[in-house]
Amino acid sequence: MLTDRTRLHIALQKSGRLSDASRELLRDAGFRIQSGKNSLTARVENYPAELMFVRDDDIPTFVSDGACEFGIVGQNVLEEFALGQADLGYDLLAELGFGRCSLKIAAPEATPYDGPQSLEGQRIATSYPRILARFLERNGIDATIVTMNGAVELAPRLQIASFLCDLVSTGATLEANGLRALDTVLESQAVLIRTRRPMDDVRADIAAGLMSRIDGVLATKESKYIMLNASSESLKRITDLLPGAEAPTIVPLHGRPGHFAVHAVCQESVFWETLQKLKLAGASAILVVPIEKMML
Ligand SMILES: Nc1ncnc2c1ncn2[C@@H]1O[C@H](COP(=O)(O)OP(=O)(O)OP(=O)(O)O)[C@@H](O)[C@H]1O
Ligand SMILES: O=P(O)(O)OC[C@H]1O[C@H](OP(=O)(O)OP(=O)(O)O)[C@H](O)[C@@H]1O
Ligand SMILES: [Mg+2]
Repeated sequence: MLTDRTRLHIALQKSGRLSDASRELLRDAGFRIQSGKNSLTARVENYPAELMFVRDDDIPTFVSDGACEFGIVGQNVLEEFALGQADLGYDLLAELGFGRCSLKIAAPEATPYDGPQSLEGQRIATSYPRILARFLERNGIDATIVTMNGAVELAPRLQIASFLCDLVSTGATLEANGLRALDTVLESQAVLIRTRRPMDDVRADIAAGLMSRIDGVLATKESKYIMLNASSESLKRITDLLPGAEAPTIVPLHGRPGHFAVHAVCQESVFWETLQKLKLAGASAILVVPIEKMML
C-alpha cells in the first residue's frame, strides 16, 4: 500500500504497555481517532494524519526511514536501536511521562553483589545487548552477554546465565521469580520522535501544528493554576515559593487594605509540602486548579 503523502504518519505501539497512553495523549491533543484496537491503521478524523499500529521494536526504523514522520516509543527500545546505527535518522522531541521503567541488572536472591565488578566473567541474559555492552564497557567489565527475545527472568532457572538485565517497574516480576534488582543500567520512559528526513512545506506545517498541540498537552499535565490571598508583607516570600511560576497576577482585595489576591500558572507539580510552606509564609484561601488547555 502506498502511503498518502499529504498526511502525516504517526507510528504507535499496536498493543502493549504504551498503546493506551499513546492514544490518550493524541486524544488529549484534540485528535479524533477513528478505528478500533484491531486495525493496523487509523485516520485522524479532524487532522491530516494517520496512525500506524506496529510492534514497538519497529518504530525507530520506521521513523528513521521516513515511512512515519513521528513515533512514540520507549527510550530503552530507542537507545538499543541508536547504538546499532552510524547516523541517527530521528530527533527526540519530548519525554512523555508514561511507560516509566528501568533497565536493571538482577540475579537470584542469594547471589552476592558488590557493584559491577561482581559481573566480571559472568553470563548475563538480556534483550538489550547493546545497552548492556555499553554499561559493561563503561565499568571496564568483561562478561558474556546472552541475548534472549523475552522471558529473560527465566535465564537463571534455565542455567543459561547467572545474571540478567531486564526492564523493571514495580519489581513484582522479579519477586515472583525469586530475583532481586542489583544495579540500574538505564532509566526509561516513552518519548516522541520525529524523522530527520526533510518534509515538504505542507507537511512541515501539519507537523508543526501537531507538535504545538502535544507541547500544550504536556505543559498542562504538570501545570496548575494557583490562587491565594496574601498580605503586602508576605507577598515577596509567597511569590518566591510558587513553583515554576512566571510573573504572577497580583490584585488588591476589595475592602481589605494591604491584602492581595495572587494568581499564577505553576509549570511544575504543586505538592502538599508547597501548600504548607505557602501557608506558613502567610498565604490563606489557597486554591489549586487543573488547567484544561494551554497554548504556549
Ligand atoms: N513494567 C513496565 N512498566 C512500565 N513501562 C514498561 C514496563 N515494561 C515495559 N515498559 C515500556 O513499555 C514498552 C513496551 O512494553 P511491552 O511489554 O508492551 O513491549 P513488547 O512486548 O516488546 O511489545 P511489542 O509487541 O510491541 O513488541 C517497553 O519497551 C518499555 O519502554
Ligand atoms: O517490575 P514489573 O512491574 O513487574 O514489570 C516488569 C515486567 O514488565 C515487562 O513485561 P510485560 O509485563 O510488559 O510483558 P512482556 O514481557 O510480555 O513484554 C518487563 O519485560 C518485565 O517483565
Ligand atoms: Mg517489542
